[in-house]
Amino acid sequence: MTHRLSLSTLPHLAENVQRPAVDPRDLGTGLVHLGVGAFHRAHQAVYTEDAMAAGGETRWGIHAVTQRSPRVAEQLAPQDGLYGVLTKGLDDAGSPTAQLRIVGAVREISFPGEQTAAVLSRLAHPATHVVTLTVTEKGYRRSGTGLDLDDDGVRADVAALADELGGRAVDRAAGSPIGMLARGLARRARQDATPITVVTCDNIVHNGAMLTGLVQEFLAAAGADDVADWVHDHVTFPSTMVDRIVPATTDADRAEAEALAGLTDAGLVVAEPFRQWVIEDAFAGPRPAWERAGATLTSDVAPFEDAKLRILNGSHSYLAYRGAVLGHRTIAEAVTDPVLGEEVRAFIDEDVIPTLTPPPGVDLADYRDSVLGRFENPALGHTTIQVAMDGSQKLPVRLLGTARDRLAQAAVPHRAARAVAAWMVFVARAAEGRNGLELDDPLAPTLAEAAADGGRLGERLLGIREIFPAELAEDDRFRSAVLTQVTELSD
Ligand SMILES: NC(=O)c1ccc[n+]([C@@H]2O[C@H](COP(=O)([O-])OP(=O)(O)OC[C@H]3O[C@@H](n4cnc5c(N)ncnc54)[C@H](O)[C@@H]3O)[C@@H](O)[C@H]2O)c1
Ligand SMILES: O=P(O)(O)OC[C@@H](O)[C@@H](O)[C@H](O)[C@H](O)CO
Repeated sequence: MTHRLSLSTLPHLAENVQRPAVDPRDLGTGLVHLGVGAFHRAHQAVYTEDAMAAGGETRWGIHAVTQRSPRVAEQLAPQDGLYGVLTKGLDDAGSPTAQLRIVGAVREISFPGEQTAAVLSRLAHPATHVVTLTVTEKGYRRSGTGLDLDDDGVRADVAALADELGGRAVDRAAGSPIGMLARGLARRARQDATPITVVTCDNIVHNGAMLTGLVQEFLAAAGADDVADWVHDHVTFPSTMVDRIVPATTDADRAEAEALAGLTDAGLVVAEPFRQWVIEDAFAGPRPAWERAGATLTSDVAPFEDAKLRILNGSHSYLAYRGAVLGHRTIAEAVTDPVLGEEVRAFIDEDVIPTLTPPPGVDLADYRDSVLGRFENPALGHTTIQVAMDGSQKLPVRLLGTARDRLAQAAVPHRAARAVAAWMVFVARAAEGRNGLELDDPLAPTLAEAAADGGRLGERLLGIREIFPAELAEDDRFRSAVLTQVTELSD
């Protein structure tokens, strides 16, 4: 029988597998992460471990918090927080390569449904200096440009904080990431009150400013004016650009890693070799020396963020929607389809790059080539369906800013309109369950209702204001370009 990865079985790990860069037993907890999905384990946790190793520090062990389900806690807790990152790339001859490293930076793990009290204590603890988040676009529970105060989880958290501030001690399970964070900050304000930094690592435009706004809206709704003032003065929310392609782990990946390690690993994640992290240098207190692990600290993240969200994520979504409808299972298959490959390149060249300011030292044509080259990695198996999910949340971030900026330049964004139309055709096919496609989106009922009006698919979807702001949807140039493309792609 193969043993499971844990601190006690670590000595049995196969020789050619990289051990944790720091001894997990030596680590204190200094960082709380909300939303411990695949991406955090392959990105921020790796940077944090490498930063500790480079700087000889031990205080940045991670308290990782799952969100809606205890699944990741159940995977990691029996393994003492240890898990593998299986890096899949290609060598110079184009043959697949796979390298496995074990990460030991995650030292505690909680599921809010049962351990909200432990998370709130950690958020308030004086040794905690940084909070990071990856809760997906929809996890922020936004409605329009602000917090959705009608969301059940947010409402329950607002009530819980109001009760707590009124002296009615409550440890009710957190119902939303913003509620969890704001309740933790409120407790910190009343206890030790040392400053803290909150770093959102989700693919959202101006993510730091977005998160500050949501936290302040939450505190206003709970009548927590003193806490709001404290947060304003003691908490910073740097913006970040995060990049590493991390697909959902499959059973085949786990079997491959087990063969390499000689141990089973339920918490395994898979990633490409490339990784990048650009962080606004606006910390309220101590932080891991992430720059020693390759991160870039800068005063202005915006050019990096715009280039990444519009070139990489915009093309990813383009390939996902067009590719899924054309029967391509993976992004690698879609980008190497000669027609789609050309289309996505033209989208970047004609519509995206003209809207961007190159980040310092970056040539945008080189960046485009490196992104498209990364998509071609067949070993990753990143499915078009995974990238296609939650389109209602992703379109504004990845495609609509490009369209808006092209219109402001007096240009008709035909290529961006085609990408939006590709999403619309995908929605129609997925709503009908054609070709095995499914509509996985928080707005699925609204989208399916619009799609049921087959002859007016484009008009109906453009009418959804949570996705398309009026000034864009009612711009005749954009509208007509999208409707033309919907007709073309529906054939
Ligand atoms: N995977 C990547 O390649 C990648 C790369 C860059 C950035 N990101 C960012 O990280 C995010 C997470 O990616 P992942 O690969 O870890 O996904 P994942 O599905 O493995 O994990 C998602 C996490 O978000 C939580 N979550 C999802 N919906 C939620 C909701 N409605 N409310 C509260 N929590 C919710 C989940 O519980 C889980 O903890 C992405 O959405 C993106 O913003 C991912
Ligand atoms: O993770 P999602 O679902 O928000 O988006 C899917 C991908 O486009 C995305 O995760 C990219 O792989 C990532 O942004 C690369 O850094």
